[in-house]
Amino acid sequence: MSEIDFDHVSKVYAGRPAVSALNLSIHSGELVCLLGPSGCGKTTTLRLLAGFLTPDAGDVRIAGHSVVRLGPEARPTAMVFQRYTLWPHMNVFHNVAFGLKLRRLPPAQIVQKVQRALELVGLPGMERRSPAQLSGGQQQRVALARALVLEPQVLLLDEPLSSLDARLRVTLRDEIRAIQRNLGITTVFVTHDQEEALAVSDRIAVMDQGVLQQLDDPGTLYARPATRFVAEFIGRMNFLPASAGPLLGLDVPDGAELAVRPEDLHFGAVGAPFRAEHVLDLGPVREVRGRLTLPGAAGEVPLTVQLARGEAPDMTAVRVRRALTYRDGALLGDAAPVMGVGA
Ligand SMILES: Nc1ncnc2c1ncn2[C@@H]1O[C@H](COP(=O)(O)OP(=O)(O)OP(=O)(O)O)[C@@H](O)[C@H]1O
Repeated sequence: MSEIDFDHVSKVYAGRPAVSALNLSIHSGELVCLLGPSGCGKTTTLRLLAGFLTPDAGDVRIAGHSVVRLGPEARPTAMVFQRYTLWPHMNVFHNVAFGLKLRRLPPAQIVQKVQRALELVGLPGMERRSPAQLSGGQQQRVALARALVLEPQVLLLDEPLSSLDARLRVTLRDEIRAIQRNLGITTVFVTHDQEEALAVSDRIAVMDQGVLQQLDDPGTLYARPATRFVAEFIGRMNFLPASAGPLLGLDVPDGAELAVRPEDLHFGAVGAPFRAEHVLDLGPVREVRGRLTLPGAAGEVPLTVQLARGEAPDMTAVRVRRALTYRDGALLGDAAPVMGVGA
C-alpha cells in the first residue's frame, strides 16, 4: 500500500501553476527524491505534504487519510530544512528535546530519546554544546535528530545538504540513507543535485514547470528517460537529427530525434564521419568533443564520445552501441539497427 498519495494536486500562485495535476504515490519505507531545475515545484510539493501550503485542487493523503485540512503540527511528518534552523540560544539537548516537551513526555523519557537520536546521527554526548560550537555538518545532524526524535511516519528533507561542502555532502547523504533504511521511514527528499538523487533514492520524481515528468528507479531513469526533458536533464545526452540515423546504421522514424549517451558511442574502423575537436581528461574517463558530418547540405552537428582511460583509437569514424528515439518530447523507444548494417 502507498503511504503518501498526491491525487490530482494543483497549486497556483498569481495565475501561474507551481504544481499541476500532480499524481504521485510513495510506498511505505521508500525514499523518493523530488528532482528538477530551480522553480520546477519541488519545494511547493514538499510544503503541500508538510502542511505549510494548502492545495487549490486535489487531495493529499498519508496512510490513506486526507491531510489537507490539517496544519503541519497535526500531520505525522517532520521536516529538515536547508540551513540555520537550530535555535541559537538553546543547546543541542534542548533543540532536540523541544518537540518532545510540547508533547509533554516525562523528562526521563525525553533524556533517553534525545540520547538515542543523537547516537543515530553520530553525535553522542553533544547535548551541552550550543549550535555556535558546531560545524555546518554537525548542525544538520542535530536538525535531523530533532526530526527523527519525533518518530514521524514521514520524514521530509528540503535540500538538507546544499549548504555543505562537496565531500561532507557525500558523507552525510550516505549516512541519511543508512539511517532511513535502518528505520524504514518513508522519506521525501528535495534536491536539485542529480548525482545526490541517483545515489540515495529508491525512486526519483523528476519535475519540470510544475509537471511530473517521470517517476522511476535511478537505473530506469538513466537508461530509459520517458521524456526529452528527462533525457537532457539526467546525465549527458547527444541529440541528433533523424538524418544521422542511416550514417550510424540506425532506423529512425520520420520526425523523430536520436538520443545517444556519450558512453554508448565508440570509435571504429568504419562508421559515421567524425571530426575530433578536443579531448577532456575527466580522471577515470576521457571525453572527446567533436562534430559528426551529416550527408548533403545538413552540415555538422556536435557530438560527445566517452573513452575509457588508456584507449587511444583513430577518431575519424564513430559507431553507436545503443540509442533512443524521441518525438514531440516523448520517448518512442530504442532505435533499431538498419537490417544487415548493425553497428
Ligand atoms: N509564495 C510564492 N508566491 C508566488 N510564487 C511562488 C511562491 N512560492 C513559489 N512560487 C513560484 O512557484 C514555482 C515553483 O516554486 P518552488 O519553490 O516549488 O520551486 P523549486 O523547484 O523548489 O525551486 P528551487 O530549487 O529554486 O527551490 C516557481 O515559479 C516560484 O517562483
